[in-house]
Formats: sequence, C-alpha cells, structure tokens
Amino acid sequence: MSDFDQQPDTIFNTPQQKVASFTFDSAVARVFPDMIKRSVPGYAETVAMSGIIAGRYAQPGSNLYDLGCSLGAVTLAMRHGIQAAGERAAGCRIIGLDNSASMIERAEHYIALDEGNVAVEMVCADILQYPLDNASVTALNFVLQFIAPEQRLTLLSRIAAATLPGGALILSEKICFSTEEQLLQDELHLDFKRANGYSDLEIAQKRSAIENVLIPESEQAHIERLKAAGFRQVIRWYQCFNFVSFLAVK
Ligand SMILES: C[S@@+](CC[C@H](N)C(=O)[O-])C[C@H]1O[C@@H](n2cnc3c(N)ncnc32)[C@H](O)[C@@H]1O
Ligand SMILES: O=C(O)C(=O)C[C@]1(C(=O)O)C=C[C@@H](O)C=C1
Repeated sequence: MSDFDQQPDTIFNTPQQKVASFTFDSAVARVFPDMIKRSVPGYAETVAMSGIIAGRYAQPGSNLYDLGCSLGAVTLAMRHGIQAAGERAAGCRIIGLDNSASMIERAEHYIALDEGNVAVEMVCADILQYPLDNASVTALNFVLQFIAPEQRLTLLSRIAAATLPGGALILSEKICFSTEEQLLQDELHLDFKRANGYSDLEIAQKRSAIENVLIPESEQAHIERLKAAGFRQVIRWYQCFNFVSFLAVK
C-alpha cells in the first residue's frame, strides 16, 4: 500500500489523557479525505458545485484561488469546471494555497495524477500573507472558521480588492445559530457523524480538539462582513445542517 492511498480516520478513536488542539499535521493530512467526508454534511456537493460556480465566473487570463486547499479537492473541481467554460477559461491559472506542508505535499501528488489542461500551482503559504491579484474566482472552503476572528475582515477585504469586477468568492463554513436552533442542528450533526461510523468517544475528543480552534459565526455575521469587505451581492446557495456555502459577487 502506498502512503498516498486513502486511509480511514482513526485519530480520535483511543482515549487520550489530554486532547491536544486540532492541527492540520501529517497524521490529519494522511486521513483527510475520509475525515472531512464523514464530518462535514454536504461536503461532496460543496466541492462539486464549487467547480460549477468556477465555470460560470471564470474570466480569460485570470487567476482562480483555492485558499486553504488541503489536498486540492476544490482545486481539481475548479480545473474541471472551468475547462467546460471554453474560451472564458483561456489563459486561466489556478493557485492552491495551504500553510500545512503535509497537505501541499500530498496535494501535489494528486494534482500530478490529474489530466487537466488548465495550469495549476500548489503553494505552501499563509493566506494572510500571500499576495492575491487578478482573481476571477476564489474558494475559501471551511477555512475562515480557523482564522482568528479579528483577522477575518482584513482577509475578506484583501480577497475582494483582488477580485475583478463580476468575479466571485465561494465561502463555505460551519455556522452557529440561536440557542434553540443550535441544539437541533448539533443533534443532527451528531447523528450524521454517528451514521458515518464515528463513536461517541471519537466525537467527544474531536469536539474538544476543535474547541477555540474552529470558531463558527452566524449566517448574518458572514453576510454582513462579506458586504463590508466589498462584495456587491451575497447569497447562501447551499446549506446542509450546520454547514453552509455562500456565493459573493463583486
Ligand atoms: C478544513 S480544511 C479545508 C478543506 C478544503 N478547502 C476542501 O474543501 O477540501 C482547512 C485548511 O485550511 C488550512 N489553513 C488554515 N489556516 C491557514 C492559513 N492561515 N493559511 C493557509 N492555509 C490555512 C489548513 O492547513 C487546512 O488544510
Ligand atoms: O465540526 C466538526 O465537528 C468537524 O469535524 C468539522 C471539520 C471542519 O469543518 O473542518 C473540522 C476539522 C476537519 O478538517 C474536518 C471537519
């Protein structure tokens, strides 16, 4: 078996004395496809539709960014989505960025196996530092939730400033709700994880690992901030339990 073969997520399945804060290290990178599929309701649809949206908003000679790309699932969906856009995708370049070296190393392997003809570059860098420009489409899927709340508006404003008129941002996030709805959505998310084979121990230890690391915000907070950052139109195009995806157009 090659180290790149898909492996099951067993990271939290044995009792840990003290659960460490969650990081995107090599152990997580190795099991990431299994982990995210079993943890994020609607993940496969979000990835696939990010490719469709990229196809609609691509502009010739522009950059498309997949910020916090992990293993490049959205990078590849964008590559195939814009190939279908014909002339509008002429001269486009897709840049996948992640600050986890383990993720980028594995992403490069998967991209090399893909037979697309749009240029793709994978970069190990901090999205808070990396210069962005000439962007037609940017994806920020399940990443902003890991950025310190006080840095979120600055990042979104930089993305908006780098976006061409008529360009788009796809923002996917775990969100929070009013107390009453929160209880219901939490139960449904727990049921989803259990149905995907996670034990109560795994669920509890993961919850403690992501506490204060993954900080969700309300739908309203996201929409208001996207508008404050410089996007003209914002819609929630998808929701599956407590995970949503917004489309913001400049
Ligand atoms: C939940 S994963 C994203 C999943 C991916 N977008 C997808 O759809 O498959 C979050 C990723 O964001 C990356 N990340 C978090 N903070 C970052 C930062 N400041 N700069 C670059 N990448 C970051 C992590 O390393 C991790 O790979
Ligand atoms: O909210 C949870 O319980 C999760 O497991 C979510 C989440 C995410 O949204 O990124 C957290 C970390 C992993 O990357 C996969 C899923």
